Amino acid sequence: MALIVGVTGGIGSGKSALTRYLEARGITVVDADVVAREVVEPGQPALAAIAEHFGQAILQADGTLDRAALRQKVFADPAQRRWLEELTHPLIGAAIQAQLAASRSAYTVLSSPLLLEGSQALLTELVVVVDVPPELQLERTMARDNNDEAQVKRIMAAQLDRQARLAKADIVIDNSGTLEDLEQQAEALHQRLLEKAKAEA
Ligand SMILES: CC(C)(COP(=O)(O)OP(=O)(O)OC[C@H]1O[C@@H](n2cnc3c(N)ncnc32)[C@H](O)[C@@H]1O)[C@@H](O)C(=O)NCCC(=O)NCCS
Ligand SMILES: Nc1ncnc2c1ncn2[C@@H]1O[C@H](COP(=O)(O)OP(=O)(O)OP(=O)(O)O)[C@@H](O)[C@H]1O
Repeated sequence: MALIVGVTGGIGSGKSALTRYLEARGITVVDADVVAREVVEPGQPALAAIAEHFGQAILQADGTLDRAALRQKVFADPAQRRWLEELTHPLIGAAIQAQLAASRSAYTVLSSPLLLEGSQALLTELVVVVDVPPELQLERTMARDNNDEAQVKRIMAAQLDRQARLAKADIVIDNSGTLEDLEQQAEALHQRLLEKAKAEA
């Protein structure tokens, strides 16, 4: 079995910044957030189910999902979030497995904000946690997205807390420094994972 490495971290922790670096070195990255978008594209049964449940107003004029509107609804109401997760997570899980199986790179990364919350970590041999203090998570997410502080805090509250996530880490990447600091750690991680993949081949 080829080496599959999980990368996780809370919203805005820097998972994408890390995996972009690995991808640029030829590593296949399966990104759960990207897969989550694919399963609700127009024409997919999950989008029709969402429109039926939340009403047609959850769609934009072009028929695509109004993600900002759905974000508002599901992070304000845990029952609605669970409904959405019960619909989408099995579809996301199946698509992730297919994409992992198709990978031919030296090792393969599964990047997911919810790697440790459900069963996705079972697909991985090693868990890498990208860690930043919650204040920095909040600051970087607000600078990136069109989300107010309360909204980002609600999303953070729907995820594992920092200590619980760190307790499940095999490797921790500290992203509280600059992007250059992150790249140095990314290169060291890449070399370590190449060695491990070679040893297991
Ligand atoms: C609610 C939705 C439509 C909001 O879309 P939006 O474009 O605003 O955000 P995006 O999908 O890019 O997610 C941004 C971040 O929010 C966090 N997040 C998303 N879904 C969840 C969730 N169910 N629980 C906790 N955090 C979540 C993650 O940190 C993620 O990286 C979308 O997040 C969604 O469909 N979520 C349910 C599917 C899911 O659980 N995806 C997470 C990967 S499996
Ligand atoms: N070390 C850093 N210094 C400054 N900015 C950073 C650093 N690392 C990441 N960022 C920025 O912080 C924001 C969040 O990073 P990124 O998008 O990689 O996080 P993520 O974990 O993938 O988030 P999400 O769970 O929301 O998908 C981005 O705008 C990114 O450019």
